[in-house]
Parts: sequence; C-alpha cells; structure tokens
Amino acid sequence: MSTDWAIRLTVAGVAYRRYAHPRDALLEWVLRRPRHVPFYALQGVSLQVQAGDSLGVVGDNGAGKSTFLKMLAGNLPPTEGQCEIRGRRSALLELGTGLQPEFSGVDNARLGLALRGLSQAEIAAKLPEVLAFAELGEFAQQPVKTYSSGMVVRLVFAVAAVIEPAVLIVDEALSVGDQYFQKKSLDRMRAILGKGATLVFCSHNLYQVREMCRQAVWLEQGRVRMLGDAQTVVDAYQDSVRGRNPSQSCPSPDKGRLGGVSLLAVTLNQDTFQTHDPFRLSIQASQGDRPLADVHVGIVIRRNDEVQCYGISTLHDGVQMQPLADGIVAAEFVIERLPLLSGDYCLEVWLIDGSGVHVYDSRERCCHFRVQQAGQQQGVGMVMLPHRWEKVSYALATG
Ligand SMILES: Nc1ncnc2c1ncn2[C@@H]1O[C@H](COP(=O)(O)OP(=O)(O)OP(=O)(O)O)[C@@H](O)[C@H]1O
Repeated sequence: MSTDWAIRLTVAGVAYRRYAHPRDALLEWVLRRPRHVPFYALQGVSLQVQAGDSLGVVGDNGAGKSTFLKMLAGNLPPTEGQCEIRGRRSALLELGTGLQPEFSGVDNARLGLALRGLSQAEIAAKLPEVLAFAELGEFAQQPVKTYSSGMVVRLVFAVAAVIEPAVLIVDEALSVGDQYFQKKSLDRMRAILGKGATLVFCSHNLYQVREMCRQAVWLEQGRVRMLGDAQTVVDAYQDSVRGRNPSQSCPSPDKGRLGGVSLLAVTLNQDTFQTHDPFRLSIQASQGDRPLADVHVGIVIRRNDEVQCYGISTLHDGVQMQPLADGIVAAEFVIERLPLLSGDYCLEVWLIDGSGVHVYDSRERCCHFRVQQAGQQQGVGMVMLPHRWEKVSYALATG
C-alpha cells in the first residue's frame, strides 16, 4: 500500500459512557467510582485515505457517522486503536459547534481561524475572504445568536473552507444552507479537492456523495460494512435500504430553482413501443441566468418495479444542450433501436449543473410508456442483448 496517506485508521473505536440515570454521571465524578457502561459507537475501523482522495460516509441513523467524523476532526479521541491525520485539518460538523453566540460573525470568524492555528497576520489576511464567501452583509457585525441556521452554516463553512486545509471534513450541516449556498459550497469543496486536499464528506444526499467522492465507507452499527469506490458502496447501501422498505424509491437529490433554471417540456415520440423501435425524447428547459456550460440534462429509464434500467446525462457524455431563442435550451435523447423487452416503464429527467452535483429541477415518473415484443422477438428479462449461438448445427439453429 502507498505510504502517501492523509488519513490512517487502525482498528479505531470510540466508546461513549452510558449511564442508567443522569445523576450517575455526577455520582461517578464525586465518588470516583465508575457508574457507566461503555457503549462502542465505532469499533474496529481500519482504513486509509490517500492524500488528494475523497471519502464519502453513508449509513443509517445511529450507524456512527458523526462519531467517525468527530474522531477524524480530532474532537473525540479514539478509545482504542489509532487515528492518524497528516496535515492541517478543518471540519464542518454539527451546526454552530464552537461558535460564541454573543460574539459577532466577524469575531467568531477571527476566533475560528485562530482555533485552526492561523497567526494574527494570517487571520487579518483571510478575514475578508471569509466574509466575502459567507455573504452575511450587515449581519456580519451582529451577534451570532441572531442568525438563522442558514446564516450560521455560511459562516462556519466559510471559516472551514478558507484556510485551504489538507484534510476537509464536512458533515450533513451543509444541507441547512439554501440552494445557492449549497452549490457554492460544493463548488468550493471541489476546488479544494482540485488543489490536492483530501475530503471526507457525509450527507444524507447519496447522489451528492456519489458525485463528490471517489471512495465511500458504509457504516453499520459502528462497524465498516463496506469500503470501496463510491458508486459501488452507495448502490449497495441503496439496495439495502430498498430491501428493507421496498416502497421507498431512490433517495433523490435536493433541488432548487437556482438562477431560474427549470424544465419546460419533456416529450416522448410515442407511448407504446415495440422492441427495436426508435426512441426519441425531447427536452426543453429555461437556461435562466446560467451559462450554457452550467446547464445539463440527465435521464433515467425506470421499470415499474423500480429497477433502474439506464441513466445518462449530457454532462457525462460530454455534450451541451442547444440554445434556442429567448433563453430556452433543448436536447433530444435518441435510441435508434430500443433494446428494452416487454414491460411498463417511465422516465426521470434531471436538470443538473456543470459539476453534476446540484439539481436545478426534475420530473420524476413522467412519460410512462409500454414496450411490447413482436412475435419474432424471443427472450425474457429486461433488455435484448446482441448475441449469437455457436457450435450448433445448421439444422438445429434453423429449427
Ligand atoms: N454523547 C453520546 N453518549 C452516548 N451515546 C452516544 C453519544 N453520541 C452518540 N451516541 C450513540 O452512538 C451511536 C452512533 O451515533 P452517531 O451520532 O455517531 O450516529 P450517526 O450515524 O451520525 O447518526 P445520525 O445519522 O442519526 O446522525 C448512536 O447509537 C448514538 O445513540
């Protein structure tokens, strides 16, 4: 294994103290005799994250995600094993942790930078950047106790991101911000990653985890259930969630009509197909105030039993939507010979930004269509796979 790691955990575990009654904590302190039982929220975690890599963290409520991030952030020392981090780390964890409610945003920003080890000269140099990024306006001079949760996250993220850490650790907190700030923060995280930093990112939004991270870890009851590339881990976790609750569809990305970008029309050339018919989906959208390169469309074909048959986007295919008149953009998704077999299907259409992370608008379960197999089209399942038989006699092959 390469030694160029940024994070190295060796059978690391974190135990909390659990008390049968709240007064037991006080009695333990006074009597100097243990009255708690240890509860392992994290146990036996061994993994390595290479410098410059990104690790997503997924798992159910109570799986140990926050404990894992707090340990990485240095807020909770491991009870057992080792947790090693190389380079300056910066964490955005629970909302408002470490803020002084009576201090102004500016003073809290100064304090946050100082706590991250910046000198007075560095703080003076970085402060304008923090305030510009947080966009708090005149609220920057007001006490933080008067802030909305969205304003708190702006301030905290600005401080965490501006110091250009070697290791950036981001918990769910981002979801509190509005769509504008979420996109700005995700773009900033990408920029930090682009400069060679290491990212650990936990979000209930599995789409964002998949788009932001190369690797992912799935925690279950404090242990690593799966570790690997983000796509595989997130898919496996989603399968497990669906298996427990079949009626629950895929968690969908957060969306917001940022910059006025929205879907205007989604039309399919017909609603009943035969296998190998041409399939043509026309999409029109309002570009809003975004540049063309920042407006992409993605589609997913889904069968009525929730199986995701195929998904792709203009972004992943490296093409752009075409500008029409009056800020309208369009694209047509064409399959010359539809390979689907008999069944009922529908479409999901997503308008996404140039990073693939932010969703401007979506239509889910639209354009329902049916596919029928013509008499000569044999085969069962979902798709017609190109194939041939070999080592069969001519007489057998022709019946
Ligand atoms: N201070 C604490 N004292 C005792 N137990 C705790 C403490 N903090 C967390 N736990 C327990 O540790 C386990 C893991 O909690 P943690 O918050 O890390 O999970 P999580 O995956 O982040 O959950 P969520 O998605 O709900 O935020 C849970 O069973 C929780 O009840």
